[in-house]
Amino acid sequence: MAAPSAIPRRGLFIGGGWREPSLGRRLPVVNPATEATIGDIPAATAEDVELAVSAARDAFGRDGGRHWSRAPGAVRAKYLKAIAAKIKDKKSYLALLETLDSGKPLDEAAGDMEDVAACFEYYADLAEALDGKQRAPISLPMENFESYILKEPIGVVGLITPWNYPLLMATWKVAPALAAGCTAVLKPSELASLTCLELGGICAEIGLPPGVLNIITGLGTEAGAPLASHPHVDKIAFTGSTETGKRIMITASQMVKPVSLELGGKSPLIVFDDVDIDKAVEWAMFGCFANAGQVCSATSRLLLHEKIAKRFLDRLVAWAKSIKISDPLEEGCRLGSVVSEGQYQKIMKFISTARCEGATILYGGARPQHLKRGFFIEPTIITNVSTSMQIWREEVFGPVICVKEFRTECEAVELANDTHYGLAGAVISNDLERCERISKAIQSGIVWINCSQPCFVQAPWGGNKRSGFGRELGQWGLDNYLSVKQVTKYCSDEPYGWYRPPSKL
Ligand SMILES: NC(=O)c1ccc[n+]([C@@H]2O[C@H](COP(=O)([O-])OP(=O)(O)OC[C@H]3O[C@@H](n4cnc5c(N)ncnc54)[C@H](O)[C@@H]3O)[C@@H](O)[C@H]2O)c1
Ligand SMILES: C[N+](C)(C)CC=O
Repeated sequence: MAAPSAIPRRGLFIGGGWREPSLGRRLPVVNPATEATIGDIPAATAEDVELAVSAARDAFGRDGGRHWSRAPGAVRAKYLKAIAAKIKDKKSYLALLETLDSGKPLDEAAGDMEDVAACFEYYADLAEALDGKQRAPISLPMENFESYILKEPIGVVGLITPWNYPLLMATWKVAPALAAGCTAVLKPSELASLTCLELGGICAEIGLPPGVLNIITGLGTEAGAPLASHPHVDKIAFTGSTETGKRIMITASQMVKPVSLELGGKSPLIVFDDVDIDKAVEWAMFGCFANAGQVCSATSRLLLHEKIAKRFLDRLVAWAKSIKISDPLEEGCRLGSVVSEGQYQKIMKFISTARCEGATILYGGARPQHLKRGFFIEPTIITNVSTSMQIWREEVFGPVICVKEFRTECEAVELANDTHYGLAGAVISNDLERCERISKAIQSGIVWINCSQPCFVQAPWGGNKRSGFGRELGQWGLDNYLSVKQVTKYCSDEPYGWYRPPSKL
């Protein structure tokens, strides 16, 4: 597909319209596959955050909430469905923008856009179903009381998102937040904001009430931090690195503001000796090389049963050699560039530290020779790894897998859990009872059996330990944006009778 001649020049999307950033500053957009500057995005600062939060507050309370926050779920569902339909109409264009902005293969970006549309549709259905779940009765042990539950939108929510799946990660928050009746300020990553700004255009096209969704682009410190600390933001939903997550949590704690945190990972993939090796190799590749390994749940620690380790690694290298690494717009590309020069340098540093610490770079570890420009890194397989090495312990967020062997199931589980993170884990074996045992033993929010990475909007997503807390997607994703209120009624005609009535004398 040909690149568009110009990237749309957008402002900040606030109160249903476009605004130039208060300080008039913009940030360059660099295509990481060519290193060319292809456009720019607005750089919001605290002044713009103020405007966006105020627009969201107005929209939340407008006309007593009749048109949004207290409207029937079916009303909000109609808007969410309209957004989904527009995403589908513009799928090719949005996928192209995502690829130009992030370096991911066009096929992957197209798949992401399908997931975006599906996510809006899914939460449209949950918005419709929400009304039927109101006033759910609570059974009480005293018959003179009745109690029921109201589920109410939390209020104005700040949504701060990363660059690896720019529009998809934003949608995981925007769709349920709007379905719940919240109004929102979205702050996407400064490294890839183009498609999130296009979402603003779509909201305007479908006539979403002004201020229901506001989109401000800019740096984390200049736009994200004032959003997280804003006293009129009722909740922060954050996806990003563990370091930034810690900062957000500290800021939010000052106002006892609820947060949900989807953070990093260093997930294990355990492969036993009873498997079809080529099938397992393909999942290992998908688990760590899809999206150039820039996946929070990447299974970047590969644990191989010692009996198959050599054969498995031979096949893994053979498969890795056959991956098409190219400009991500080229047909059949399966490994594009990483997102930025900064990310490229960071990944290369991980590889050189691994080498210095005594690990073996079995395959890859360099820029592909046929690509002279762009932030491309070969799929990289690292062996002779010890559990104290940086490459074993820290999230690389690049196409780099490190490998260790194990002898027993117990040893495999111990190695799998040898991490501060707890986002995901995977096991491949033909022994399904063993897989069930291991899925219970792995300390993480997600476990895959005989695969790695498939992700469905219906199923909960989120981590344990330093991978964060709270769950997105499914009903759990909606609950993130709902506050549960108990309403309890005294329903006896008799006085309560705890105090003696005063004397009538
Ligand atoms: N658990 C998940 O579901 C999930 C999904 C995708 C990505 N991630 C994680 O995201 C990370 C990669 O994304 P990234 O590099 O964009 O992360 P990041 O933490 O650098 O940035 C994430 C977002 O936070 C903003 N930000 C930065 N500093 C801030 C501050 N002080 N206050 C408020 N906002 C601030 C950034 O501008 C960006 O929008 C990886 O660690 C990855 O594992 C997790
Ligand atoms: C689940 N996924 C892969 C879409 C997002 C994690 O980075």
